[in-house]
Amino acid sequence: MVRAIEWIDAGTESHIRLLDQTLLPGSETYLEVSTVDSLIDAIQRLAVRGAPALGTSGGYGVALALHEGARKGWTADEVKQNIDAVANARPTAVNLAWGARRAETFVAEGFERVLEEAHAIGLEDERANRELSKLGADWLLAQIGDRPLRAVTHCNTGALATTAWGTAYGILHELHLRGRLEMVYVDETRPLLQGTRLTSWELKNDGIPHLVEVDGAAASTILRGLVDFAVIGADRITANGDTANKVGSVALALACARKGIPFVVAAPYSTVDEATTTGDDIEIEERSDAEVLEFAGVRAAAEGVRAFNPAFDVTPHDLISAIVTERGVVEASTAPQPLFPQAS
Ligand SMILES: CSC[C@@H](O)[C@@H](O)C(=O)COP(=O)(O)O
Repeated sequence: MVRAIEWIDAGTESHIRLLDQTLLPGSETYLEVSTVDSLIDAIQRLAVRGAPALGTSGGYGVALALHEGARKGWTADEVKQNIDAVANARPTAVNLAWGARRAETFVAEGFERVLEEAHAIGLEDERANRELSKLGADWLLAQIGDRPLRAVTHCNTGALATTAWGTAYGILHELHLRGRLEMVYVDETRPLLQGTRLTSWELKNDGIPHLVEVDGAAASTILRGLVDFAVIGADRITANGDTANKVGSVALALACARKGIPFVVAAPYSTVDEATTTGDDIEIEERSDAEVLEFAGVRAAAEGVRAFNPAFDVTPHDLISAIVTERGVVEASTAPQPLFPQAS
């Protein structure tokens, strides 16, 4: 299985190795990241992306800040500023700041302890993804019946987007291994094509039958009865179950509600933000005009035209049939509010 993010132990040369996802599927190129600035650049360019992978990046980012700080003689304040910069590199996926703040707790105990915590974040993520994939597959088969299923998914939620295995993708993979998955419709995922470039690459490598469709086809695919369910990942799930994910996700939810088929959100519990009450309070990242107005680096829109480029949307909890985490399946539309009460 592909590893999107790894810590390379090499003494004074220790660093983070990232698979550069901007170059997939054409080239499997690894970035050797040894400074906080280059990690932030990789996060903002989406060389590393996907909420759980960002969580692990946050953890390793703190280790990197200590490592670079020791080399360059940073003060404690400078180390702290660099940790904050990693935590804030992208705003919507809660995992990034969560991972950074979790590892930061151990700064006073030194680099080795921070690195140990960052490794733990990654290991827990893989375990969570494997567990939630089984739970999600069980739930879907119980709901829909024990027959080959057809699915639609949006963006990329596989090993590339996580430390390993995947979330929504993990459920699809699990159904495939059980011989219960007939076809996956993969939304291309404008504007950066995570579906076309990344999800279809992973599905192809895993031998899972799929078709890539333009994002605008998804609602009609659902209404025409071509799929039995939709499954997506999440960047942030608030206390009431509202879910931020890649822009375009809410269209799938609306179509599934109209058609009466399950719309499932899958994420490790690290994506649940108990401190945020509803989706209205989620900061939605807005990205550059060029991503929308250019096609393969060539301007497609007339000069002077501006874009609106939110990277995420929020699906209200009442449109979500189930939220699957490693802790279990919550049927979001019927469960009491808040779904995920703040830990006391
Ligand atoms: C398991 S990944 C879940 C989400 O992070 C994923 O669906 C998504 O929206 C990723 O957006 P991206 O902008 O590629 O980081």
